[in-house]
Amino acid sequence: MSNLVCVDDFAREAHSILPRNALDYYRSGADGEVTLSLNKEALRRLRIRPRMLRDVEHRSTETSALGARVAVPFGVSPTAMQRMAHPDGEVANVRAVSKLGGVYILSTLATTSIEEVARAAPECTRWFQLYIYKDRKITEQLVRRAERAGYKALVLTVDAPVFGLRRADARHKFTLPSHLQLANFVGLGEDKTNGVASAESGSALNEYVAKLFDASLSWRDIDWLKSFTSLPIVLKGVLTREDAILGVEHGVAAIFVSNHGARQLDYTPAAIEALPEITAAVKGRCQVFVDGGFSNGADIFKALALGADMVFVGRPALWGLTHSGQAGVEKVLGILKEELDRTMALAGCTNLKQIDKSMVVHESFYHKL
Ligand SMILES: Cc1cc2nc3c(=O)[nH]c(=O)nc-3n(C[C@H](O)[C@H](O)[C@H](O)COP(=O)(O)O)c2cc1C
Ligand SMILES: CCCCCCC(=O)C(=O)O
Repeated sequence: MSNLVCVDDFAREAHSILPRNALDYYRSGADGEVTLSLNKEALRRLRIRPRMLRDVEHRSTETSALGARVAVPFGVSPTAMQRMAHPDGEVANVRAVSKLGGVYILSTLATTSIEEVARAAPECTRWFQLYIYKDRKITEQLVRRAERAGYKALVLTVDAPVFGLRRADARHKFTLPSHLQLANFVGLGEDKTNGVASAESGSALNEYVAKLFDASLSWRDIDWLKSFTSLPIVLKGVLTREDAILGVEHGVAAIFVSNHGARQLDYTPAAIEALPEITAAVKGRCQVFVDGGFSNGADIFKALALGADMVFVGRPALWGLTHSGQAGVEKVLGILKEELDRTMALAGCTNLKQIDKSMVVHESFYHKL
C-alpha cells in the first residue's frame, strides 16, 4: 500500500479490482455525467490565498458536529451496498472512521444491519440515513432501530423522490449479487430485502425505488418525522437557498449541501458551487455540511473556508474499502487528514476557525488584468 499516496491512486486501483456490476454502480453519475465532472472541476477552479509568518507549529483539526466532538471536520457519506466492495463492507468502513474520530453515516440500503454496524463501532459518531418508503411503518421501524442502536442523527435524503438514471447500470442491468441482501429489511418482505437481486428491464435500482420509495415526500413529512423522534434531522440533498431557508424554518439541525454525488439530477451545480449561497442563507442558524467530488485535503480546506461545518466523502471510502477493507479506508481517511493538516500549516492556520472566506477565491480573481 506504500505506493498509494493519494485518493486518486486508490480510485485507480479500485477500478482495476471491482467487477463491472459494482464498478458501474459505484462510479456512475446520472445521465451524461455533466455534474459528475463539474463536482471536481469546480473544486479545481478555487485558489487558496495562503498567509505567512503565523506560527503554525501546533495545529488541531478538531471540531464539533451536531454537538459531538470529532477529531476531523470530515466523515463518510452514506453509500448503499458496501459489501460489493469488500466482504467486510460497512463494518470495515465504520471501524476505520471510528479509529480516525470522524462521522460515519449508514445508508438505509446497507448490506449490514443497523445493529451490526453499531456493535462493530460502538464509540463512533454514527448517523443513520433515511429513505422514506410508501409504507410509512417501515420508516418508523428503521428510526426506532437507529435510536435504540445509538445513532445520533437522522440524515433524511430529499433528492431521490424518483431515482436518477445511471446509464451504465441500465445498460448492464445492475443487480445486487445473490449472496448479499439489503440487511435492514430482513423479515420485512422479500421485495425489500432482495428487490435488487434481479432486473426486469433496466437497472434493478430504478425498479426498486419506483416500487417502494415515496415520491409524494414533501415538507409536511419533516413535521411527521419530528412528531415521533427527537433525533436531530439533517436534510441531505439541498442545493438552493430557498430550500435551505425552508429547512431552517422546519427546525432541522443541519442542511447537507449535496447533489448525491451527481447521481440524481444532471446539470445541477457542483456542490461546492451551491455551498456559498446556502451558508449565506442559513446565517449560522444550523450547521451546514457538504459532499460531492472531494478527494483531497485542499478540497476540504476550500469547503471549510466557504462556510461548511463538515465535509463528507462517498466514493473515496469505497475505493479504500475495495483495495483492502478496513486498512484501505483507514489509509484513505488518513491521507485526507494529513493533506488537510498540511494545507492548514502552509496556508497559515492552526485551527479550523482560522480558515475563513478570505482564504479561498475563484480562479477568475487572478485573471482580472
Ligand atoms: C455508490 C453510491 C451509493 C450511494 N448511496 C446512497 C444512499 O444510500 N443514500 C444517500 O443518501 N446517498 C447515497 N449516495 C450519495 C452519497 O451519500 C454522497 O452524496 C456522494 O457519494 C458524495 O459524492 P462523492 O462520492 O463524490 O464523495 C451514494 C453514492 C454512491 C457513489
Ligand atoms: C436499492 C435501490 C436504491 C439504492 C439507492 C442508493 C443510492 O442512493 C444511490 O445513489 O445509489
